[in-house]
Amino acid sequence: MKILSAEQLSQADKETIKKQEISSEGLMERAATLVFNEIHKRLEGAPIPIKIFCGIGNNGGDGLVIARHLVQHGYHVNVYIVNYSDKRSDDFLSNYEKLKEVTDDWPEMIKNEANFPEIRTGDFVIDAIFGIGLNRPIEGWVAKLVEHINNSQAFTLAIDMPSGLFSDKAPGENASIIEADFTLSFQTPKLVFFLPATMDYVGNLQILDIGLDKQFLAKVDSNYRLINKEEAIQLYKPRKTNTHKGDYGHALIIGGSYGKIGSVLLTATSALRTGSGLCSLYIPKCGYDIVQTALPEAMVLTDKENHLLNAYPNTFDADVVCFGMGVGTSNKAKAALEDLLNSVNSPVVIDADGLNLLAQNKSLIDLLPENSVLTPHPGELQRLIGSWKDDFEKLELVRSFSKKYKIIVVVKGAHSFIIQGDNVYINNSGNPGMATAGSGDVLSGVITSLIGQGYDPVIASILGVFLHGRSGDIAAKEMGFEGVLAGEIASNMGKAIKELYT
Ligand SMILES: NC(=O)C1=CN([C@@H]2O[C@H](COP(=O)(O)OP(=O)(O)OC[C@H]3O[C@@H](n4cnc5c(N)ncnc54)[C@H](O)[C@@H]3O)[C@@H](O)[C@H]2O)[C@H](O)CC1
Ligand SMILES: [K+]
Repeated sequence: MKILSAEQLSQADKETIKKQEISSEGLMERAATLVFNEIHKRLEGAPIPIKIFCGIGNNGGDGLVIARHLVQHGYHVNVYIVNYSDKRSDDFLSNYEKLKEVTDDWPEMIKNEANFPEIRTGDFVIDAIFGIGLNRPIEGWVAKLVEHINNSQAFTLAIDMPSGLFSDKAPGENASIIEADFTLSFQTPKLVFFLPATMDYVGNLQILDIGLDKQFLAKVDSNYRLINKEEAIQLYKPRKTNTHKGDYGHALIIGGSYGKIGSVLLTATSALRTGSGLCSLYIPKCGYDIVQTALPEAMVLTDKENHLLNAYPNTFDADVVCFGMGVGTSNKAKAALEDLLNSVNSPVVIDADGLNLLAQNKSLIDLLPENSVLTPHPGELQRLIGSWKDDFEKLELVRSFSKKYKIIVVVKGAHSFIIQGDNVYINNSGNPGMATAGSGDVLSGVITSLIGQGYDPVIASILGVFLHGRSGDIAAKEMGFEGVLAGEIASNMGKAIKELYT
């Protein structure tokens, strides 16, 4: 699904009004009615006190439409106009009049702190103060109102966006932002919903298709895409019936050191579970028995060193190589990575200590074959590209890093970002149970396996991250978030793949 900017959404709005011969007020009625339907479906007429805070722009207009429908369905509604300026939008004004027609309880004006209503824990708050039109941080008494709502602990539903968030830029330090429990957003998700510093304000997210012009949405250009099952299934290549293991690639996993053989084992298990035809490991001698016993399906080559890797078996003919998990950052490990990068011509996957070695020896980055995949978590990323002031600067830094070295960067997080040049793919599968030791090793195995099976590295990264998340979701369903082990993310991979097409 494309992620659009506020400007693109306003454009879509205008195109729709023109093409569908609908008024802007009609579009607001359509959008806000969908919100009402969602609320009504869940509350089923319950006599909960509903407090709707409406700004004076079109987000506030949405709030007034929702209020009218709720009143007409017998809900207990109080409407508050957050009167932050005199410039009321036309659609706000007409819906203000329409609301007055259905109730004698006129909206209350909030013009300063003295007008704040009491909000109780059991209240249902609707935030319709600002939407995509926010163009500067919320200040003064309106900021205090946001704090008042946040302090109330009442369930809060944000319309289109939690007020205080900009759709396409960072909110800045100490910004006042509604901490929503649920956000119902119109037509497309907004980029800030997925960034680490702002995602928590959104709560649960649901996108409502408000019927904006399909043609416009299809042709509008966006560098940002959200990856759900609908996108992932299109990337998947089903297996043929008439086939053999040679069709699915030979993956070579290089890593491990004394005490960290488990990491490479997880990566290899995950590669095999993702469908690699063959999988070999190159590890220090101390891991030989462990791997052969735990994973008889894999082949094992050992370094001449006992506890650390010191070389790369450059006569080895693999379809894809993955390097780094558990390898450490010793000079010996550096020599092994250097050896590898001087020998390979096709894309490699580098993770964990492999990334730390690249960060410590920046000249090695130049040796990465085009379209290689790096899978850093935020700490590893910072070591590679330096620090950033906010998530948007981070995205810019990763983009230029990716362009400079012609590589793909998978920035791991609650929503992992797959970045290739200007294109950013945002993963929408997975759960907090996946924040566990070895989870990253499993991800490297999935991506490596898919590259070995002939997927283009960027596709392998997008699909791999999605499948990794789904597999984690399947594991968490059975084990609970706390109980998930990384090995279970690997072992459920077959189910995650099957689920794509069933
Ligand atoms: N395009 C769609 O998909 C539809 C959107 N709808 C809703 O409309 C809002 C956007 O409405 P808009 O009037 O453009 O902006 P806001 O209501 O978010 O803001 C109003 C107004 O406030 C001024 N302003 C901005 N920042 C501040 C500030 N910090 N302090 C004071 N005043 C500020 C500025 O002039 C804004 O224009 C969208 O989110 C949807 O909820 C439609 O209903 C359906 C179609
Ligand atoms: K809002």
